[in-house]
Amino acid sequence: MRSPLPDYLLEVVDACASDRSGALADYIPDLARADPERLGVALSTIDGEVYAAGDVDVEFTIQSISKPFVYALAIQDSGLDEVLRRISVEPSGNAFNELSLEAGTGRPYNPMINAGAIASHALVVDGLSSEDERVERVLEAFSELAGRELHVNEAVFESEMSTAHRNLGIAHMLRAQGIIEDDPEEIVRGYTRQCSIDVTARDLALMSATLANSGRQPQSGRRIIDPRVVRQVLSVMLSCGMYDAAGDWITTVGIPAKSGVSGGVIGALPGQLGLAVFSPRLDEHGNSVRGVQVCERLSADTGLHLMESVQPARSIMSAPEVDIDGDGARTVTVRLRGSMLFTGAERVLRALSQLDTGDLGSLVVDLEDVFTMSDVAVRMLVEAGRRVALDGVSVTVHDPGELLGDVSADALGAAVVVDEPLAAG
Ligand SMILES: NC(=O)CC[C@H](N)C(=O)O
Repeated sequence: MRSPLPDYLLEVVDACASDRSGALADYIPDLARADPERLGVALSTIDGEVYAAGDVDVEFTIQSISKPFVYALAIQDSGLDEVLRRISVEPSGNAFNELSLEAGTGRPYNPMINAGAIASHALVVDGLSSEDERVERVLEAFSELAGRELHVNEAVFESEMSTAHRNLGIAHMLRAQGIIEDDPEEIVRGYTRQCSIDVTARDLALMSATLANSGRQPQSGRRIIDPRVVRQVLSVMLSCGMYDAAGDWITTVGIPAKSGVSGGVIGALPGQLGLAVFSPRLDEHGNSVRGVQVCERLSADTGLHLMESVQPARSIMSAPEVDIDGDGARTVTVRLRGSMLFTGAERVLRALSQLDTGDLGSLVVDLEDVFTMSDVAVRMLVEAGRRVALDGVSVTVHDPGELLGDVSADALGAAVVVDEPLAAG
């Protein structure tokens, strides 16, 4: 069978292609030369399957879509506390290039508008790095995220620098405020190079799928961003990624996203997929007209919306299996599967607390088909095992994927050996 998904994406592209509203960005002279008819969409699942339709291999400069990724690098390199000290996380409701700082704290409102993005750029590597080191770090990280070597488009860089008065104004304001300590012009040059990196929609789908995959690049399997940092970045994308259209976006599309002035839009749905659309004409907020349309359509057709209820807890366990041996000793086996978070663990706890342990010889908990377990789920399961063992039942946890890690031994206060009865502690 040929997968129907590429056909579906083509249908979406065709349906949106007739909209010729909006206009090319022209404050960066080179962007006004883009072909306005381009339209492409790419999806990447978190295990690296890419589906694409339309102009997905055409290069364009990444522009503001660089912001969430550089924010991630800033946090990794300088630490979240330091970054939060300098950049807030509040939606501003302002345009992306607003010359404004948060009342009271004097910080840029968030890292998705230029003021916050310029401040993020200054925190890459560390506060003391040089212009070249910062750009090098950004290029290397972006190349790893996209899975191919990327380059700065020097023509677009020069073109933007020739009219970068607003961003220079913002950087001088940040310097006066003590948010950045480096030379404002150097920072704006580095930031503008960061925005001038050439990418395709296919690259961006993989970059956003890395965010959806807790920071692991889906195809190389390499961890590029720490999961905690990804959570921070996606949260800010959700509330601030589409500038002053954020509220509309959250309700209609419901996917953490970022747009750029060259016509790209990315979205990352945690645990599911990354997507990217490219089409250069922009609406009044500076978001790609067809990019927004394609995302609205995808979200409506596919239920890809953060607030869509997924109920992972319901499939966590099958009915307990009971075996009685020749001596009449009862063994209950509980097989768990899928992704186990707090509510999944609650289901297991509930089932175990309803077990009649009176004549129960042993309990086997099989984790073979569980692929992720949150920290709290591990603690809950270990505590349940400990309590059942205290009732005089021999408890065995089959954990071939070592999901319990070391936490179990600490929490139990007794050695836990995989596939051995849990000692009553
Ligand atoms: N919205 C955007 O994509 C803006 C990025 C652009 N480089 C700027 O700083 O103005």
